[in-house]
Amino acid sequence: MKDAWSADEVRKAEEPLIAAGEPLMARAAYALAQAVLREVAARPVGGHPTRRRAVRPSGVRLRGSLGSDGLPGTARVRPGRSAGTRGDVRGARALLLVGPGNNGGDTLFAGVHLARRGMTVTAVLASSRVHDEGLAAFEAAGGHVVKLADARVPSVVQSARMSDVLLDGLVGVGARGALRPPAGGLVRALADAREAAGERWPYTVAVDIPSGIGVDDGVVGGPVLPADRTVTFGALKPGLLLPPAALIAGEIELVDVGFPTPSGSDQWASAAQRVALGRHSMGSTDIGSGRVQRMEPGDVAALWPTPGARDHKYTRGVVGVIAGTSTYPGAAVLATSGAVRAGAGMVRYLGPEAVGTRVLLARPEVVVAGGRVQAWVLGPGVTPFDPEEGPDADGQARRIFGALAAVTGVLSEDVTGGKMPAVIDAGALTMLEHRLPAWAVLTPHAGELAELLQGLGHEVDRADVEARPLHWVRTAHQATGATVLLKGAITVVAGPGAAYAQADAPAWTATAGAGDVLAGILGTLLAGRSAEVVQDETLAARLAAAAVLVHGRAAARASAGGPVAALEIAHAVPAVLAELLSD
Ligand SMILES: NC(=O)C1=CN([C@@H]2O[C@H](COP(=O)(O)OP(=O)(O)OC[C@H]3O[C@@H](n4cnc5c(N)ncnc54)[C@H](OP(=O)(O)O)[C@@H]3O)[C@@H](O)[C@H]2O)[C@@H](O)CC1
Ligand SMILES: [K+]
Repeated sequence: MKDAWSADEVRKAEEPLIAAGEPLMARAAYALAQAVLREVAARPVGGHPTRRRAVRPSGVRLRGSLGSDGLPGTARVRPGRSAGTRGDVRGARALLLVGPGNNGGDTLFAGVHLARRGMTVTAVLASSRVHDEGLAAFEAAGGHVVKLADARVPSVVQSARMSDVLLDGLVGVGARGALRPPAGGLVRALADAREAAGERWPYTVAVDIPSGIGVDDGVVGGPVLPADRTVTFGALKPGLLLPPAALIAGEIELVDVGFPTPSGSDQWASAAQRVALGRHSMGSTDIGSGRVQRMEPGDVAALWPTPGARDHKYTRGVVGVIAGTSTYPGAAVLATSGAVRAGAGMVRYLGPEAVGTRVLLARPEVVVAGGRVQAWVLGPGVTPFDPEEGPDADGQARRIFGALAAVTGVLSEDVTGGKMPAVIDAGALTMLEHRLPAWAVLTPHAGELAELLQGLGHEVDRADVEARPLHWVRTAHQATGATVLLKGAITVVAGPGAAYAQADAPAWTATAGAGDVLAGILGTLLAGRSAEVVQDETLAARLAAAAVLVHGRAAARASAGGPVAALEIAHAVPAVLAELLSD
């Protein structure tokens, strides 16, 4: 499990270490410099070869020469080392963007290491305040210093273009809100230039976080320079796992600076503590706190209901699927296929006869008849419910309302056979009338979540959900009581306790029907651990994150770098599970 620490948690962890004289900044700066040196050394003449050849003038470059404004790269220069030399960083150029706090301090001390290795290093000080010791050491090592106040932004941008590596050390965990001027203006100009330059842009390293992202929520509320790599210190930060910030943080490198080992959910707190923390975080004034985690492949085996010798189909879990209509029969095939391929003891299908026939043609294992189930999958391919029109001709809305009554406990246990976990997807999301338990998992995409929240009185549209996914997922969890899984390039899950941000699937997975398969996979997980899911209110979110991971890896396997069809994701699930469960 990857475990992200909020800015406050990082501060609490570092306080005693700093008081004990631990050289945290020196460790951070050294590791940062090593990451930069590794990258520069791996490239001929530094930087991306295509970028270097295309951008650099072929004429004369005097090593370390500066333009009239004190910035390198704005004057005509010539290569400072022979082209094609790998491993040698001398003469390569680093431009450091340096903010007023310790994040800037890390960056300056890293610049010291780079300068000592023979790189030409220039620091652009974005604020009148600066880490004094860092600056003194940097200057003593031969680093060049330019104040943003004295330089024109276009000159800095030009200098950045001509550099091999760019370090973004403007703000770290001390950041509050979007970047303010003048740093904000500089970053906006650099981000624009980077977009225009495409591949021909220096390798960009974010120091601790890309400056300007929401450390704790991953919000990108203003200018942010996308990074190729983020070197982060002590612990991952939620903003490095969560969209949209995680999509522009590049590769994440976690540096151990001596914090107590960041640990997974099962170690860092007992289930009871997690629930308590979850309740706290769902309080009326603060829905922004609480852990953010990422499930990893090694976590799946402990969660998956792997059968033993004494198991039979009923003990392994029966999934009931109410999906598809005569207009959209494919969703029924996909959801049942997802459930079967994920290893359900049995899959029942309830729906119009014609759709049931198609399900049987695709998956003869499915039982097209009612009976007892251990978890429901409700709504894939079912049209939204319109109260004025009433239940649809296919009868799916009527069936879903009945199943939802079992999930929410509106009907007595005698009638329904007990409390029942469920996946509530697509059309079923428009049929919620009662507060739900955490063992009901809503699986909307951003547009569906916005509509659900509008129905609950929130002014929010799809773009808002995409801009602040963690906030809105937690809001929906709080408002409905259900565990909420927001599908996207990075899928966010929130229930009582921790939230999960899963980035397992290739971009090809954004294809019709992929969500129906996910619903089926999750249905199998919930059915396999049905009794536990209704006992432990944190379990549904963990199972949901595991289902997303398996689905994403199945999509990657089916895709093999190319397009992927939804049914092929389902077909790839057994091989993915065989791999994950044998580890
Ligand atoms: N944890 C660890 O293990 C280690 C942590 N270390 C490092 O320390 C970093 C944290 O340092 P930090 O606390 O000094 O804060 P930092 O992020 O530099 O920024 C604060 C400054 O930025 C300013 N500022 C704030 N918001 C702004 C905005 N929107 N736009 C513009 N400016 C803004 C703010 O100004 P103010 O708002 O106060 O006027 C203040 O001056 C951490 O990220 C890591 O890199 C390592 O050294 C050692 C190991
Ligand atoms: K930064």
